[in-house]
Amino acid sequence: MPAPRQVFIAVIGVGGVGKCFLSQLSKLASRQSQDPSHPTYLSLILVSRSNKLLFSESYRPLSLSTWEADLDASKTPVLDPLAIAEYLSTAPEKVVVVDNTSSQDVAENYPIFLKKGISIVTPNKKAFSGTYDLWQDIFAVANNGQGTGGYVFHESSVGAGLPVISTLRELVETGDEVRRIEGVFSGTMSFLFNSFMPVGGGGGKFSEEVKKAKDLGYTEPDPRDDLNGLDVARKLTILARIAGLETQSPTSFPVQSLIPKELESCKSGDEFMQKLGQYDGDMEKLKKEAADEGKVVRFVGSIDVQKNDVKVGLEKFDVSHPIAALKGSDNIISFYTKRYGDNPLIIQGAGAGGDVTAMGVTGDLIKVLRLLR
Ligand SMILES: NC(=O)C1=CN([C@@H]2O[C@H](COP(=O)(O)OP(=O)(O)OC[C@H]3O[C@@H](n4cnc5c(N)ncnc54)[C@H](OP(=O)(O)O)[C@@H]3O)[C@@H](O)[C@H]2O)C=CC1
Ligand SMILES: N[C@@H](CC=O)C(=O)O
Ligand code: NA
Repeated sequence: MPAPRQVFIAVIGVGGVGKCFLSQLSKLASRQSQDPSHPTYLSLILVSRSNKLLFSESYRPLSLSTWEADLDASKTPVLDPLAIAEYLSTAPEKVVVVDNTSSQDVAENYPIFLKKGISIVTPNKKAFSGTYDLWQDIFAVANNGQGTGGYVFHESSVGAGLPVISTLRELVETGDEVRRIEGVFSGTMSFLFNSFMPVGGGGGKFSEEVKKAKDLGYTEPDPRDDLNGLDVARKLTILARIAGLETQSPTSFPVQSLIPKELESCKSGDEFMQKLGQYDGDMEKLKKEAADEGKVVRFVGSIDVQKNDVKVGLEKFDVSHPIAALKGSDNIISFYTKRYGDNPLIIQGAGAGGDVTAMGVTGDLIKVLRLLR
């Protein structure tokens, strides 16, 4: 039996998702180490947050049980993504970077990591929904694209751990014709409207529900990125590109923002959160208008692949509609394709939260490990 192959793991970003990922990684590494026939074993060699970094100069594994205290205690100056790529490129075995940030800067350096043979798994949407040039650069070098570099997987960038990206890729790669994709693509928006405007009436104040969504770990680091519709627009940009459209950016199609005009100039997310309650009346008005028609309002998105038409915003739904009946942070995504005809392939379940998002990331890591064997 050949000796198991060591694979080095570098984790950038240890917030809500990053912490859950490290806990899943620890269990995965322990399961692999107890199985002598397993072809790989995992060694953590770098972990970082925005203002802290810990790495192993000698590539000896860092502890997967004390990483948090070790990172807190670290006096090592933070490195920019280029310097991290430089350090990782000299590692004696294959490396997988796990980007659990929402950083544009880290995302824009993916082609450099990939060119150096370093693989990437990530829930970060920024690279795949940034410029179309960046999208092309990434898949021109990636080994699971047209190149010979590292592998890149980003299942959790749409629908958290739900198998949305892998399903769409399989529909496309097996030759189905994807005609329309539609649904609820935001865990935060789903939670907000399900709890602020539930079927049957009642519900809390909109601003208080936003605070709850943030505390539950559903929102982006700055909740304005959810409320301005851009997080959903990023997800639709990613899906549209996989479906074959050359969608240029998340702002190249109509996106409805829920940020009150007067709060567009807020300097920080904290200032925004403090003032949002002053505008609860606007949302109550929206709720009443829909209720008077026997409907509820939900935040949805759609891609008409045939017409190259993408849009994001509020729509009213009959209370009997499956979108009206969603619970918690659930996403629902319907793929209308030639094969599936009038009855779409539907994926539904939690679309935000640390553990379910980390599951998609850990699942992607397992896919990379199989390819690296
Ligand atoms: N939360 C969810 O339900 C979902 C999240 N995602 C995506 O997952 C990613 C992480 O989300 P989440 O964990 O909720 O966000 P958090 O804000 O909780 O965590 C982000 C982490 O990234 C770190 N960070 C930010 N910039 C840098 C940088 N340049 N270098 C190193 N570290 C950095 C932060 O550092 P510090 O600790 O110092 O602030 C923090 O540890 C995002 O891209 C998000 O869109 C995707 C699907 C669902
Ligand atoms: N903020 C996002 C997190 C997942 O992508 C959401 O609420 O859906
Ligand atoms: Na997903």
